[in-house]
Amino acid sequence: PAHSPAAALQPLLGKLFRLTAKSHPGAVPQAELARLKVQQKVSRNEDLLAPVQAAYPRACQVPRYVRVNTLKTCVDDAIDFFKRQGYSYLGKAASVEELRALSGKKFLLDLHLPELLVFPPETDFHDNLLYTSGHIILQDKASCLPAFLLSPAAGSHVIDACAAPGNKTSHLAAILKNKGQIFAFDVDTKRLATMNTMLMRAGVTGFQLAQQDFLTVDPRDPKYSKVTYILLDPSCSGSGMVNRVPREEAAPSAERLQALAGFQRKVLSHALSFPALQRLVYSTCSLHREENEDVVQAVLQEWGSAFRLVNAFPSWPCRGLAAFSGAESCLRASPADTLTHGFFVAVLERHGEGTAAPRAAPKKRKRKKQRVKE
Ligand SMILES: C[S@@+](CC[C@H](N)C(=O)[O-])C[C@H]1O[C@@H](n2cnc3c(N)ncnc32)[C@H](O)[C@@H]1O
Repeated sequence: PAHSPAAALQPLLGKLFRLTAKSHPGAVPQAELARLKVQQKVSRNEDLLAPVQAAYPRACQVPRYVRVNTLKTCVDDAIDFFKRQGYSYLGKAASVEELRALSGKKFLLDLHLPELLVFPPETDFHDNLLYTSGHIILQDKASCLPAFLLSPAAGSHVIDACAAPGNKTSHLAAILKNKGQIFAFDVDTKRLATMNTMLMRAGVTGFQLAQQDFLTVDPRDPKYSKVTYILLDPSCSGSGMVNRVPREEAAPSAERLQALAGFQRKVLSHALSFPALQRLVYSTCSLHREENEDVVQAVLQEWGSAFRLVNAFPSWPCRGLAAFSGAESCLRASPADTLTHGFFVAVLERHGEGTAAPRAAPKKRKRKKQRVKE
């Protein structure tokens, strides 16, 4: 929710993660620390953590999740590799509590996602051979949900509308077994360059990467006539990212949230206009209802009965906020409840046959154009 203590504390949380990260001692300069302490009215560094711990008791302990890239290896081989590196494999976890209790050189198979290994927080694999060779992807568990829930059949045509740096694209390719076609779009040149390298390293083939505003992609272009799946992970406030480098001092302003939500509604509605679309996943790493349930509700209303929400992953413990009837079909994730970053996922499916057009949206007063930055 927009004004929850967790949302308000997010920027501070980000700073504190940098502050406490073992791998980056001194990441927050002394002057910055002093300024933070004055701002929060505390005298000791450790006091800065108190409000964060109250809001997110175990936020500092999100495990290191490792997605096995099945384009290059399999789960059993990855487990054997880590065992040879001195890690003890404890089998498949039975509960989130088991993940929380992980320590030392021990690891588990995740209880929800089949190709996800779980290591203690802050285990660093950036120099590990499996990572540098693209056999594993370092990806938070919540961020693995969108491709997993979209679950495109091998051979399908899929759009990844806001794709860079490409973690979800490579996950989609693994699910497709590199069979089919992925059309991936992003507007950011630098992120696209990183994505290209990452996809090559991960052994992804059968994708077309375009630097293009997805809103300008023509749904009627015959090129996209077989697109039955879309993954839409648009720019958002990022308020669910517990260790992101903070770029704003406070929680996003109401104006920024409104601008983001406006973009998200527009891009979701555009995605639904692809004529062969059957299933779409909408996701954000935001905690704000305005960017999540409210966006889904507004766009579903706009499209009348053409699309419906699917009750995604019924065994997932954390559901959408009760913003509208049926919102519990959406998924939420958080450090406290699911031991992941904060995240939101909704799965939409075409309801019945035909290619309905959206209902005319009510006319709004013209506002000054605002650029929405990532
Ligand atoms: C949350 S990030 C996507 C992360 C990505 N799905 C992944 O898993 O690696 C959102 C992305 O949307 C891109 N973006 C923003 N506006 C866009 C637009 N109009 N069309 C296409 N991409 C856009 C941003 O550049 C950013 O890379």
